[in-house]
Amino acid sequence: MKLILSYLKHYKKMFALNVFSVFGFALVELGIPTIVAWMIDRGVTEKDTAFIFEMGGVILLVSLLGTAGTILLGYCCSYLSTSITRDIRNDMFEKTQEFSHREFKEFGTASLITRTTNDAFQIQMFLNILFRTALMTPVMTVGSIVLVLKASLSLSMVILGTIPFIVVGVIIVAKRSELLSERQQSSLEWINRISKENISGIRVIRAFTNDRHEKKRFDEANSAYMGYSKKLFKLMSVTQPAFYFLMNLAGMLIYWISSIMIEQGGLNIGQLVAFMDYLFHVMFSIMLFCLVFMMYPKAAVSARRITRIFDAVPAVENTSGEGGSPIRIDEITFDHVTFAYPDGEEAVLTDVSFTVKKGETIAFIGSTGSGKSTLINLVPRAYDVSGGRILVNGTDIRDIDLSSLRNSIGFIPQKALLFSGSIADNLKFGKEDASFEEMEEAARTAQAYDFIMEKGGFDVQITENATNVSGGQRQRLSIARALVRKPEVYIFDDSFSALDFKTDAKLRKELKKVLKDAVMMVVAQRITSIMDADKIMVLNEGRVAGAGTHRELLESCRIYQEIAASQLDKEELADD
Ligand SMILES: Nc1ncnc2c1ncn2[C@@H]1O[C@H](COP(=O)(O)OP(=O)(O)OP(=O)(O)O)[C@@H](O)[C@H]1O
Repeated sequence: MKLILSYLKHYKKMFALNVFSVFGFALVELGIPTIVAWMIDRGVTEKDTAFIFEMGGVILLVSLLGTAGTILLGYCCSYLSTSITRDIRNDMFEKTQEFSHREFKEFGTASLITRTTNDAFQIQMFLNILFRTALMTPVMTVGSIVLVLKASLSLSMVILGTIPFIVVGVIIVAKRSELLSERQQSSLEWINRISKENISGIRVIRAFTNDRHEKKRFDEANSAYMGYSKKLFKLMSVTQPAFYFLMNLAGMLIYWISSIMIEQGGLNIGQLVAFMDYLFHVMFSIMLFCLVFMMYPKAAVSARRITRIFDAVPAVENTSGEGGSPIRIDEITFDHVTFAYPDGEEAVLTDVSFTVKKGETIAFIGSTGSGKSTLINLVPRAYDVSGGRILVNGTDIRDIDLSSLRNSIGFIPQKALLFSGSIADNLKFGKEDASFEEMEEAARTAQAYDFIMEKGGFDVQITENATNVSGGQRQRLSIARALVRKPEVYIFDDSFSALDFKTDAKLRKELKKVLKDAVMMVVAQRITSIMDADKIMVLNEGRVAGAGTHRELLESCRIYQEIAASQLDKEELADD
């Protein structure tokens, strides 16, 4: 409710219109039975045809007003529920943009998608019913009860007697449905997770002929979802007939009591007709209210799941909050940096120190799992250091505006990710207003120009999952994307691994020319990709095992010698 109220305040006028239409609707609905009672008691009983016609006209007018009110009510409800849900979805999306890797890992991709889509949809459904009935129900119930009491006190007792049964029933149903809804949402998340893994990993699954196992896994999740949904439907399908049964029972009792009263002259037919109409309204209003009440637990579960996203405090905080325009970077220093992942016990990096200046290239090499990717991810603050400091021009990066810092960095990840859209759209991702010449220059440096032309130019569309470009082409496009931006710092995370040796060498030669005024940080597995670097850091189990140029390390660092011996032939080693 808190979540809904916080959004509702942006739609005060529409909400006021909603309230107005509810009152109009109630007035009409409750007014007609009273007019019908007059018509019967005076018009029919006293055979006053003129009065009947007169009242018929009033009923027509009131009905027209009622229809207009109902249409207006429908419009307000739809507007409010869809607008609020849109705002919630937008805010959720915006909030997830602030998330660091830690929060993404904590929530999981499937869960974030389920929360943005399904949970938001549950809220929308609830809001639609809420705005339609939550206001109407109290108005109608109170109005009907007053009129019922006025019509006949003894008959009213029958209605009032059924209300406690309804209330107890609703509470039981609501409690049970909350638990089931929570489980239903979690199993939907499970389905989404498996679907996502299967769609993105279909090649691996087929290569390992694991289709049957995956089908079984999906079936388990799907059956669990079906199980909880079935229980929820069952609960709802028992509730409605039980409610109608109560209503019919009350109706039967009223007819019985009223027949005695009419016989004794304590009630006339018109009053009975009006009374039955009011009874219908009381019961109908309570039923609608029950519907809101029964939908509430499901929506409350979704609202809680959404609120958890809003309440998450990103592990990487933007303390400065200024601007966002790139900053000049002359020097990056790692000052005794230690880092452990939030869910990891041991440090992945320990006491790492180095400085790299503008125009220099620093490379990182080491066995898999030695911490290379972790180290370079600390520069754009994917995570914050656990100990020590990372300095940019002498300032701790935690004191620099996060978007300014990130806007100054061109990050080329290990797994080149392209977005659906044209090649130009992808290249402009880092610089919206990049000119054609800038894109062309970047593509040429990244050795991507020729294949872009072969494919039909910059307007060629990248398909979903970039299946129409090879792994090496994808890497070159992601390098070109970073180059278009002309950032102050380039970070290459093993970004040359899918390139053949010739293209790798050509690309590095071109990069050297273009990047002479930038800081370049390169992670590589191949020694040939980094042997020209100004400084090479050898990492071993998160510690610096050696630092220096290729030549220096060949002489002084045992681990580097071993890597070199496994990759370079004797001649190449001798040349060095
Ligand atoms: N998101 C993460 N959460 C927890 N631990 C992680 C995470 N990412 C990496 N690690 C762990 O940190 C260690 C270093 O991983 P990292 O990817 O930095 O190594 P790397 O040297 O880049 O390896 P590779 O050459 O195989 O890419 C590994 O033990 C890895 O399991």
